[in-house]
Amino acid sequence: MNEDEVLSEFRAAGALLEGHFLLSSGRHSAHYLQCARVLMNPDRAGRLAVALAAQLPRDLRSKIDKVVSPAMGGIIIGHEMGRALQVDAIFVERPTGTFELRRGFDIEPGEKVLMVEDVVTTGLSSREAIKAVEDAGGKVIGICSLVDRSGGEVEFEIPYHALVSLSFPTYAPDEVPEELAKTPAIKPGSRKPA
Ligand SMILES: O=P(O)(O)OC[C@H]1O[C@H](OP(=O)(O)OP(=O)(O)O)[C@H](O)[C@@H]1O
Ligand SMILES: O=C(O)c1cc(=O)[nH]c(=O)[nH]1
Ligand SMILES: [Mg+2]
Repeated sequence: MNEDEVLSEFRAAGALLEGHFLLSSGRHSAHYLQCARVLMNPDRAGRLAVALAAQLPRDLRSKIDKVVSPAMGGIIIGHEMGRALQVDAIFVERPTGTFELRRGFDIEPGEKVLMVEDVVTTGLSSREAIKAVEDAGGKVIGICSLVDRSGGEVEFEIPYHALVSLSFPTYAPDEVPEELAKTPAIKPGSRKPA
């Protein structure tokens, strides 16, 4: 699947939104990729996961013991990546604000984890989820997401792969362009406001 084909799937699903959005990181944007709309179709979710798994280098794929994804956005794609890679897929969630393993999910000491996100903007959520995995004794050996919306700018110390890379501007709260600031910001994600 090439980037144009992936973008067509997003367009067909009505997942490319324009407006004024408050992102998970606290930054603002005039664009939002609502991955949940893309992933609501199980066939499409499965197809995208197979394509994402195919992008991972063979030596990385063969080492993965478990997929971990940050709730909410990471859950569906994480589950489909578990299916594509034939490993268990669990998730971390943050009912009190910090990612933790719940629901009887666990990680064996030294277990090798692939962190799976729906979208990466600043990488903040991935870093927080990696910390939760490491605190539980796991080792994150790879990160992947359907979309890298930093356009390749995001930096991780762990190898990172995305199915599609897009560059949409984001703004700090005190840098929001006047035109954008005229519309009240919508916050689609589940992170609690700081
Ligand atoms: O790279 P970042 O700057 O962290 O942004 C990307 C994160 O933002 C979204 O999650 P959000 O916290 O909005 O909650 P959700 O997963 O419930 O949608 C998305 O699912 C990623 O986890
Ligand atoms: O940074 C975010 O919070 C974010 C951006 C985006 O385009 N889509 C999304 O689900 N989250
Ligand atoms: Mg998320």
